[in-house]
Amino acid sequence: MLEASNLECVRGERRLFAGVGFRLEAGELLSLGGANGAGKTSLLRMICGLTPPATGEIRWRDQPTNQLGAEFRAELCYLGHHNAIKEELTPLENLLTTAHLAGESLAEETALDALATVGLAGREDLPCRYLSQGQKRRVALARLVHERRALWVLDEPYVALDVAAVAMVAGLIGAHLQRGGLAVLTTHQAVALTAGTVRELRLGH
Ligand SMILES: Nc1ncnc2c1ncn2[C@@H]1O[C@H](COP(=O)(O)OP(=O)(O)OP(=O)(O)O)[C@@H](O)[C@H]1O
Repeated sequence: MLEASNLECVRGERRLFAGVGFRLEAGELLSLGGANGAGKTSLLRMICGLTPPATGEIRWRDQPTNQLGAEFRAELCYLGHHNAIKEELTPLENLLTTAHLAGESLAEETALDALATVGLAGREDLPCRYLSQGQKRRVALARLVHERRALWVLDEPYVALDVAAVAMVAGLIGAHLQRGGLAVLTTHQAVALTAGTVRELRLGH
């Protein structure tokens, strides 16, 4: 369903990787590893169509993603390394605003349920600047609770999370895979899922 072949990534003067390929089916997770600077975030950006590969091709449902454009983006959920939340807004306002900007309707009740699931019950109405780093990461991750797009691309989703929150996010990813979704993530730690198949790809040496 998601297939990459012979990908080459050049940033500035440097070639970060070449000859990278993988194939991912429904219910599978690709866990990207590698040293700092190996090109993991760059590869995620390539998958999302934000950075074109120097050579190679990425295909979604057997079609090149650069030809699919909006059709592909409609099936994609990208969660970047930065939380992309507004500090002056509350967790609830952040969720509602993000959904609104994406052209999606999100009921307040659904947003509150997502915040409770990620352990932020009681913090829904506090401006995000008063939250800890882990709590801010949880706000960003709350959108995964009700996310039903087929392909999740997650840049270091576990960063700043405590043990319980890592297990909670792994549970959300596992449920997504069980529904037939696909996921690609970068991480510096082992991924233990309750469901789905984990494939590993390590960039660099
Ligand atoms: N626009 C750019 N121009 C030049 N170099 C860049 C650009 N973007 C990224 N790089 C460089 O590419 C390399 C890989 O960056 P990338 O963020 O993909 O690595 P990473 O494997 O995700 O690292 P980390 O584990 O530290 O998050 C880094 O050395 C970075 O400085």
